[in-house]
Parts: sequence; C-alpha cells; structure tokens
Amino acid sequence: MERHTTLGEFIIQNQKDFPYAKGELSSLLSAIRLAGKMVNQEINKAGLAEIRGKAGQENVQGESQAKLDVLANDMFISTLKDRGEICGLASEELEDFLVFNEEKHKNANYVVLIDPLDGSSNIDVDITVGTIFSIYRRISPVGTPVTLEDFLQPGINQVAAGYLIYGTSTMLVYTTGNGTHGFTFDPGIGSFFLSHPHMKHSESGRIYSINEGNYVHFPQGIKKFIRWTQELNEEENRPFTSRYIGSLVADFHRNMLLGGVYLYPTGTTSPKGKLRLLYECNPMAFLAEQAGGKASDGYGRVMERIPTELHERAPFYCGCKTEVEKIEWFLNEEKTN
Ligand SMILES: O=P(O)(O)OC[C@H]1O[C@](O)(COP(=O)(O)O)[C@@H](O)[C@@H]1O
Ligand SMILES: [Mg+2]
Ligand SMILES: [Mg+2]
Repeated sequence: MERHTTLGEFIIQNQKDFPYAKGELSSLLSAIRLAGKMVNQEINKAGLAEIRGKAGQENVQGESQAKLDVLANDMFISTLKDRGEICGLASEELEDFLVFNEEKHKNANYVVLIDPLDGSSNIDVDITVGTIFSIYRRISPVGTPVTLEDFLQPGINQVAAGYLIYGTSTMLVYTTGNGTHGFTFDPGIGSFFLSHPHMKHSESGRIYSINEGNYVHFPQGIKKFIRWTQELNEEENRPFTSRYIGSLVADFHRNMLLGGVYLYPTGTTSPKGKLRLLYECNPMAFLAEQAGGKASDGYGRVMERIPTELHERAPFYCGCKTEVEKIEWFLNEEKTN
C-alpha cells in the first residue's frame, strides 16, 4: 500500500469538521499518538526489560496491577499533562480523577479517560494488548478545577475515542464522529500512516468472542445465543466460529475487520459485568457505531447509559448489528418469560 497520509496530516485535514476548532483536539490527539509510541516501544522489548510481571500492588478494581499497567499509566499521564489541552484525566488504574490546573491548563476544554493497558492478563505471554482512550468537552466552567460531573457524561457526549493495538503491527484507530479510521505504525519512519480509512463492520458476521469458561454463570439469554451460534444453518452462516483473545481491543479489532460480535455479560460472579463503562465500553461503542456496528448493554445503546460512578461496570455486547440485535432479542425474551 502506498503510504500517503500520516496521522498528523489526517488530524489537521479533519480539523475543519469542527466549526469551533482551535486546534486543541488536534494537538491532544497528537499527544496521545506520542504516548502511544512510547508505550509501544516498552511493550516491544518487554521480554528483555524488567517490566514483566506484577507491580506488587492492587488497583481500584481490586486487580493486581502489572508493571506495564503502571508504566503505561504514568507515560500517558505525564505526556498529556505536559500539554495544555486537557484540564483533567481519569484512568482505570487510578481511584480518583486527576485535576490539572497549572497555568497552561487554565483554558483547557477537554478531559480524557484512559484504559492505559487493556488485556493485562496477556502481557507476560506476548499476546496482543492495547490502550483505550475517550475524550469529552468539559461541562464545568473553563478556568475552574474539573469536577466529577465532567467525567460522568454519557458516551453520546464523546468528541473523540480510540485505541492503540500493540500486535503483529501497531495501529491507532480513532473516531471524532466522522467515521472510524485506522493508522499503521511504520517503526522505520516512526510515523503512523492511514492504512484503514472508513473501517466498516459488516451487517452480520460469523465470529463470536466470549469467555465460555464462565458459561455456567451466564444469563439464560446468553446461553441461548451461544447455542444459536452453534446450530447448523448454512443460510445464516451458522455455526459461527469462536475466537477469544482475552484483550478487548484485540477481539474488537478482529471482529470489526472480519465480522463478529464480542460479549462480556453479567454473571453470577460479576453481577454488573466486568468491563468499565467509561474506560472500555463507551469508547469502543463510539468506534463501533461510527463503523456501522452496534454496542449494547443487552437492553439498549450502552452510550446512553448515565454513569454514576467513575469505575462502574456494565454488560457489553458489541459488533455486527444483526448479532447484537439477536443477543438483545434473547435477553428480552428471557426477561418477558
Ligand atoms: O479474563 P476475562 O474474564 O475473560 O476478561 C478478559 C477481558 O478483561 C479485560 O482484560 C479487561 O481489561 P484490562 O486488562 O484493562 O483490565 C479485557 O481486555 C478482556 O476482554
Ligand atoms: Mg481494559
Ligand atoms: Mg487496563
């Protein structure tokens, strides 16, 4: 593929989509690109450097943090704080949100929410992991310290969202509400190049991604959906094939490219689901919808949920429209019976 457009050029070219643009969002996206390159470099040499294994402490989710969770978190925070475009940041790895109110942050309009390292259980075994980001305009007055309300906005208020995927190649995929676009990193040149413009989910697919090890804990509706995918029906491309990497970013990316659906239901062990609404569900939902897919909590658009806590979890079903609607149908059928 001829390399034409770098991510930097694409960001500037698309600034015109925002009538009130002053370049803040563009330079914020550039800061995320830079932090992504730094984390990518660390991940690529993880096996050689002392950055494998556990950090020896737990995060607010009650999970024992990997050293790379902490390193990626620090790299994104220091890079974004250095710039003046954001006035606050919330991270999956931090209990509370950070308020940036140095002089350079005084007129900042944006807050960022990050999952600095997604797929942590795969780090030490060299399987694809990622970083997820979500950007909102603040709702509190500019010039005042950010508040919790600035972060507890419904996903439909996002101005941008995206992920970095650190896999066979490193990519940055993002949306600002004008389609979902993918950029591949060329380590020789040190730049991201537009490789996947206007990424699209197919209307229906034949891949399902779920941790079936939790089957006994799943709601009846999800058990029925899984059995439905495994029935013989050539007309409807069934049986589906099962693919589960255990990194949301990687499963989402594959399903967007090949046609599939990702599921993380509630369960008797996780009554609210596992994934974090603000750091994982909402940004991936924005990307999926901008690619013609669908993202649901089983009963409606996950992006219409009104968050009440920074670290709240939600059931998440995301991918090709036909399959997400089938999942909603089975769950609603269970509800009415
Ligand atoms: O091991 P499980 O329960 O299947 O969960 C895997 C899911 O949890 C996650 O690892 C959660 O994300 P983090 O790694 O950021 O905590 C997702 O990436 C993945 O889809
Ligand atoms: Mg995650
Ligand atoms: Mg994480």
